[in-house]
Amino acid sequence: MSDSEEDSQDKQLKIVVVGDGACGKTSLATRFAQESFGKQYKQTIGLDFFLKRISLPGNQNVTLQVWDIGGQTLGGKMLDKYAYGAHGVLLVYDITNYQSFENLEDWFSMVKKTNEESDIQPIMFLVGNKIDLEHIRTVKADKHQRFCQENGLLSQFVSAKTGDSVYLCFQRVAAEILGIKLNKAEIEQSQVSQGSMQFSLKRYLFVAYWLQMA
Ligand SMILES: Nc1nc2c(ncn2[C@@H]2O[C@H](COP(=O)(O)OP(=O)(O)OP(=O)(O)O)[C@@H](O)[C@H]2O)c(=O)[nH]1
Repeated sequence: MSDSEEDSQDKQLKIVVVGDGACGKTSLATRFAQESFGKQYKQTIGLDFFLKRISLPGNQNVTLQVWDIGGQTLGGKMLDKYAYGAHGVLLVYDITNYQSFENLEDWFSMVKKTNEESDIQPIMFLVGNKIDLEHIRTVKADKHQRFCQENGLLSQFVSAKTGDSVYLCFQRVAAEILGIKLNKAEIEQSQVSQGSMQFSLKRYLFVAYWLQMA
């Protein structure tokens, strides 16, 4: 069987990423799909779209369609069309921006309302982004956990900048949708995506160089 034939048999899952402007949705999607990160903020107008194939336990391949929805679309006409039929939803906020956490109520209500009449009820994750900025965190972890418990959401903290837990986040969503259990070893392996490995390697090289000079 050719690669393209194999690809066409992959399950495709629609993952919608929502949350306030500048909380890091595009960064999360590009870190996951392209293993890159840009410091400069470029507002998403409408919608961006990414595709990435991942492997799950049991040699199952699945293609994730990541719908990165611009933060300015909340309250707009197109939002329900973008979010309709999602298998998974990432409700993203910036842990250093309290307003972005508060506004999740609105994003959450919108996604729920949009999918009320859909056959698919999406799996939803609350995603606290920018954990590399832990020292200036304004949203306490217990607030995050309470929001998850009250609304039946799964929880994940990530950093699109370092790559910490980004791959894991998407892998967990896909596994939940398909009812696949990830074991501890798989979770630990996915926690360190390529981005954070590069970061650690740079740090290691720097320390090795410094020790040599000392
Ligand atoms: N320190 C840090 N900065 C981040 C992180 N993720 C994103 N950023 C920065 O935050 C800014 C906004 O990121 P975007 O990914 O464009 O945000 P967005 O949510 O897609 O914004 P909209 O397009 O307006 O909806 C950019 O300057 C990013 O470099 C992170 O994990 N850590």
